Amino acid sequence: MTVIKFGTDGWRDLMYDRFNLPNVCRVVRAIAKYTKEHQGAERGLVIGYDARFFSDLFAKKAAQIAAAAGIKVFLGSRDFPTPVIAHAVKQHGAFGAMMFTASHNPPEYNGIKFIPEYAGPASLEITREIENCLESLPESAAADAAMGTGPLASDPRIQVIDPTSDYLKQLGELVDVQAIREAGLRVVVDPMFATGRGFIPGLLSGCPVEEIHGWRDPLFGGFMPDPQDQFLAELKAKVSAGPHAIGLATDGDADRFGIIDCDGTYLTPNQVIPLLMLHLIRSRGYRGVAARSVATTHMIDRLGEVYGVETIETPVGFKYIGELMRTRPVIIGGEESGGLSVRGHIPEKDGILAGALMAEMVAVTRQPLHATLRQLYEQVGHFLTRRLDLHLTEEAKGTILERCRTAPPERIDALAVREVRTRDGFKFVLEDGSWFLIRPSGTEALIRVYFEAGSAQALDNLSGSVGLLLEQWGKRVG
Ligand SMILES: O=P(O)(O)OC[C@H]1O[C@H](O)[C@H](O)[C@@H](O)[C@@H]1O
Repeated sequence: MTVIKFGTDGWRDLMYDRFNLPNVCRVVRAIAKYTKEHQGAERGLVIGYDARFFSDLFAKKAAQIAAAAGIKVFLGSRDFPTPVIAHAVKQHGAFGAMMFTASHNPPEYNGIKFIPEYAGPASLEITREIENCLESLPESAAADAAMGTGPLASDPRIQVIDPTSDYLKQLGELVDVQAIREAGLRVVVDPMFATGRGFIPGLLSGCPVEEIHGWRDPLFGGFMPDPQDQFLAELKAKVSAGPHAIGLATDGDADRFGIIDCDGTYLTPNQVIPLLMLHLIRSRGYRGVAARSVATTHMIDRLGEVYGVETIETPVGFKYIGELMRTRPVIIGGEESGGLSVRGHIPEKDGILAGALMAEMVAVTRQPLHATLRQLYEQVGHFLTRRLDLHLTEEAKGTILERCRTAPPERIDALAVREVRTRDGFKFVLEDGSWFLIRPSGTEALIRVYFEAGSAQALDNLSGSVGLLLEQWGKRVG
């Protein structure tokens, strides 16, 4: 029997290999078992899916299995973004949601995220319980797989839902759409051929918004639906050919954002999150807590010091930030991988909200993003970041992590290591405040190395020296 393990955010696998109908049926049955064990059958499960190949068919099969197990089902009427499905959990008072998506992964992947009643990523405890349910299941997957997908509408336990308007209403309460309209902001949106299509134009109706790649293509135009610099060439070209004020991209399930300045420059999430934090502090007068992952810029901490906002560092994974959002007065929580949420919203990252708030910031400040960024740097100093993703063998990964554990560096060039943090990977903070982090990814078969320093030169020196160190450890930085 295939061993299925949940990673940083749910289970993800190759569709032609492990993500097949029998395995999907087993995971669905495990979630159904977990739901019933926690008396969640009456409250029911929302079932959502992204725009990938077969996501809809897997979701319909899941609806059928859950309904047959006596669980009420709210099934999405089309593919919907993860934050929309998460919000629907709250809206319907459901026990949770099953979301079929492999997020920003390439087209050949698919996955399942379980979203509990609090409308954010499942905690480690919940994930473990579901994995335990999975292990204790009998070998009945074949029978499920043979069940067919049948006519769903006739099953009284399955209600087909379109959560769009409720979700857009919620965003309308968080974003000053009127300010964007009044500024006449020209926006280009790139949902990357995926399930985010139509959402930002829907929210910003009445504004001159142009959408590119706004149709479903499960091959994502031949790329990954990942709103990083290298995958946004057309959006950047379109925005800079303008005149446009901003470009907004979302990933495969629209929980991550990509932001393009009016001149076509890509802003990293490490720039976007502090910018939005500043905007929320200034425009809403928010004070409280900022939450960031261990891999995310310390510019957040510095900005927090200026405005009396406490910063809390979490392991990588929005589930940790979501947990803080449920227990502490978090005004913004974000990750360098491109996820954020803000006070008043669900504890789940939301690329649609992030983009709309950035547009609001441009509208309110009446200046391009690079001008606000310059002001931010003047206020808190420069923070430059870089990330390397190292595709290494399991053995090489093990060696690097072992060296971090047993023979950690005491200095990098002239700078002493002031602190080593080991909650997620190995984070080395140097005496001048610069840092680097070495950790295995929980979603991809690679090691990530993150760097931050106060100038371009310092960043080059740091990444060069750490690269040499990794080579000395017998590995090449690829
Ligand atoms: O660095 P990784 O373990 O691959 O995780 C990177 C990202 O993966 C998923 O998208 C999670 O939802 C994020 O919270 C996390 O930041």
